[in-house]
Amino acid sequence: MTLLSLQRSTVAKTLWNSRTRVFSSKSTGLSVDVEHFTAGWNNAGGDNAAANGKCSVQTFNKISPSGLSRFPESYYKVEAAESASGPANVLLLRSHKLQESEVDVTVRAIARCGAGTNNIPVARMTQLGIPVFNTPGANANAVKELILCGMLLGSRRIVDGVNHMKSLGEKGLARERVEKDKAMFGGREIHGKTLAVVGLGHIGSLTARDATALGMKVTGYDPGLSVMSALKLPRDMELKDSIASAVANADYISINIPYIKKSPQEGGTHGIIGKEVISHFKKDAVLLNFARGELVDSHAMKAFLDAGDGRYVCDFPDDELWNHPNAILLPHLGASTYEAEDEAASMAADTLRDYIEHGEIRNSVNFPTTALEERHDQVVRVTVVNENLPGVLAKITDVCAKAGMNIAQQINQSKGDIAYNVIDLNASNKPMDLKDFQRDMTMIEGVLSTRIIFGAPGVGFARNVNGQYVV
Ligand SMILES: NC(=O)C1=CN([C@@H]2O[C@H](COP(=O)(O)OP(=O)(O)OC[C@H]3O[C@@H](n4cnc5c(N)ncnc54)[C@H](O)[C@@H]3O)[C@@H](O)[C@H]2O)C=CC1
Ligand SMILES: O=C(O)C(=O)COP(=O)(O)O
Repeated sequence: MTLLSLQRSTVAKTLWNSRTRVFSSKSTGLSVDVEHFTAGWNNAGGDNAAANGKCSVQTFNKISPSGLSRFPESYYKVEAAESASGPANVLLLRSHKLQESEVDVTVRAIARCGAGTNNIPVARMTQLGIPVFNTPGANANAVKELILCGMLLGSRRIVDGVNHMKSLGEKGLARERVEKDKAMFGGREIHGKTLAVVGLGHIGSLTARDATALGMKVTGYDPGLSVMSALKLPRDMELKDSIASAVANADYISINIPYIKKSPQEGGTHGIIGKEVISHFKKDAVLLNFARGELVDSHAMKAFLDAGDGRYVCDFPDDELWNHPNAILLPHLGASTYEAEDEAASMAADTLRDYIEHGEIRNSVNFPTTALEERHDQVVRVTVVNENLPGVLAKITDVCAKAGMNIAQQINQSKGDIAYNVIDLNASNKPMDLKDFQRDMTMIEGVLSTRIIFGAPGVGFARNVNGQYVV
């Protein structure tokens, strides 16, 4: 049973008991008449849909307070999902593995404070018409610094040395043995060595640039290199046409690509660093994996570490390699700096507010980027999320025409299976009756949800749940 069918009974109970209210904009004197259009939040989920008449932002993981403070208390209530007082309207998370059952029918948007969204069921959220946002680049510097640290850890037996000093200290032998034992922990320098960077996005491009500054030669591979990333790359770096050719002859290899849960043959990245790619590694290569554990085939990596003098440095768990003498596994620390946590949470909050308050979409992994003109006081903005099917747009426009609505501007964008429309309606000074209009718009076959953006952030939301009007 899906989440929505599970929740339908709860929603149905509260579906029709909301009273029509008229929201008046103090600034314009306009009045807009829409059922559930009220700061009372009697919409999509019923009386408990939002605590104290505020947009309910619920968090998983510990999110930086400086990001959370971007939600004004007058309109938003921010609380931890596990102890929340009612259903959520917006979800904010880091690495929490989000389950579909945690996404209430009231949820309008989800933001990941970070880069990777493989912990979110994005394809399902797209089917439900829920945009998923991330924060591109917000934590890239933090990860890059840990990668540079990882190169040094993989070069100098620093971790083994620290552990050795602890054990000598416990025995009171540190002073006596410190000079003699250092021969056990010798290493090499990174200056003059070659680094291969697989994935030259926000993290990879910074890593390539700074490795060059440390005197390294850099090669790389990225079939989807963006112009913005290309501009950050060092001039003398060599771009290759495959992972295998990038890693051959490299002393250090950093992987900085997203995890996609399919094999590389099926277009995914699961186990992409497997036996074949590893067969091109130099015997003493250091693999730096600060992307995702599942990108590396643990068995193949173990065989590589067993056979030569290579190293594996990673910030994800690995059941095969955690105790290997040539592996250094850290907690998932890449993005755990004060700066990155603040930046990612702030970016996520701003992105969410722009969506909730203005209908704007940027940094979404499943919805089309939709940049909009500022909505002025005399405009009522209607947004429509629909399946990207032929004919739906015509029906949307038709509903506007039938309602006699004067359209000031209309934008239609699509991305994969989803389309997003923003329609600005010119409001006259007489009250606008948008109640039937929103119902007609929402119940078009293929439409998933609609919002009327006017007044308190997030109100005026309606959903088409398998042919049932949910407000
Ligand atoms: N350890 C940690 O704490 C963190 C880990 N990450 C991981 O790092 C990944 C990369 O992050 P960003 O650089 O910010 O993302 P990004 O989206 O800016 O860059 C990813 C790059 O990888 C490229 N790419 C995709 N598939 C590829 C393939 N098969 N071969 C070569 N290149 C490929 C893309 O074209 C893109 O340029 C994230 O998806 C996430 O999984 C990100 C932040 C923190
Ligand atoms: O941004 C990412 O993809 C990360 O892996 C960082 O995760 P975190 O925010 O530390 O849970």
